[in-house]
Amino acid sequence: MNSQQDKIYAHAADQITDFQFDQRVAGVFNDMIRRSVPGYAQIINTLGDFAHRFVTPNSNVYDLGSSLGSATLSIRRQIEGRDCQIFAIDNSQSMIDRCKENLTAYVSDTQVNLLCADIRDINIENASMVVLNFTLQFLPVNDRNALIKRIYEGLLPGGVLVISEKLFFEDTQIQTLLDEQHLDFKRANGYSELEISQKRSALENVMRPDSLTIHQQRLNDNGFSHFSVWFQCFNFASMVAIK
Ligand SMILES: Nc1ncnc2c1ncn2[C@@H]1O[C@H](C[S@+](CC[C@H]([NH3+])C(=O)[O-])CC(=O)[O-])[C@@H](O)[C@H]1O
Ligand SMILES: O=C(O)C(=O)Cc1ccccc1
Repeated sequence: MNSQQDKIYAHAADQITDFQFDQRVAGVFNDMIRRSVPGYAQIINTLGDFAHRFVTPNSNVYDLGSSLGSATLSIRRQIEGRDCQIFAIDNSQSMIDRCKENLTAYVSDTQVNLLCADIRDINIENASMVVLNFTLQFLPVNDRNALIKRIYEGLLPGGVLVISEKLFFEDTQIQTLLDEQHLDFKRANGYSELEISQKRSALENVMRPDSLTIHQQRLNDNGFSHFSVWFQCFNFASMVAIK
């Protein structure tokens, strides 16, 4: 998947505006997410493995906040011949446009319905797998429970929900430690102090990480029978919940 190098925050801006998934971000997103999220490539690969294990014939798969389609592509490769449909949904038209190009670059017999829509508005039904790969953290805090509830209702028994997120830690010493480790990861990937601090300001109002306790409680409250963190690197984790 092609991507320009992310230099969005490389020059000092007079004013930092809220982070948006616009055309500029879509153009560098592959580079941005790989250099910013520890474990991203492994999570994408494992989503394919989970799909192979959980996706049942004639069911639906939902990739909510699909961006450039990395999760959808990984899943699609693993479910050929099962007569499934994937619904890849994002409310950024720039992401959708680029995602379409990425999806058509490979041949597949699995139908992908790529929709520019708000994930709070879509119908979820007959699902054997739902993915929220670093998307829930961008939803207003008060809208998160209703989405998890609709996902639970749309999942088939035994269906899986995978949620990957940046986590917040109540323990301030741990929060500081893991946040610093994440910043070191970004530095090691070539981001300058200016890039790191300007992006941090841009994300402040739009990305609100929950604690692991909140995630687990919300999944439990909505009926999920099984829950575990299956991956964690610093303050980034991926969780699995089974209906
Ligand atoms: N309410 C919403 N409705 C629809 N889309 C939304 C909404 N809010 C945000 N988005 C979309 O969710 C995506 C979040 S990125 C996901 C990475 C991808 N999953 C990946 O596996 O590469 C994560 C990140 O950048 O850290 C963006 O494309 C938004 O436009
Ligand atoms: O870059 C960061 O600091 C992050 O927390 C992750 C991220 C990755 C891509 C877009 C927005 C946030």
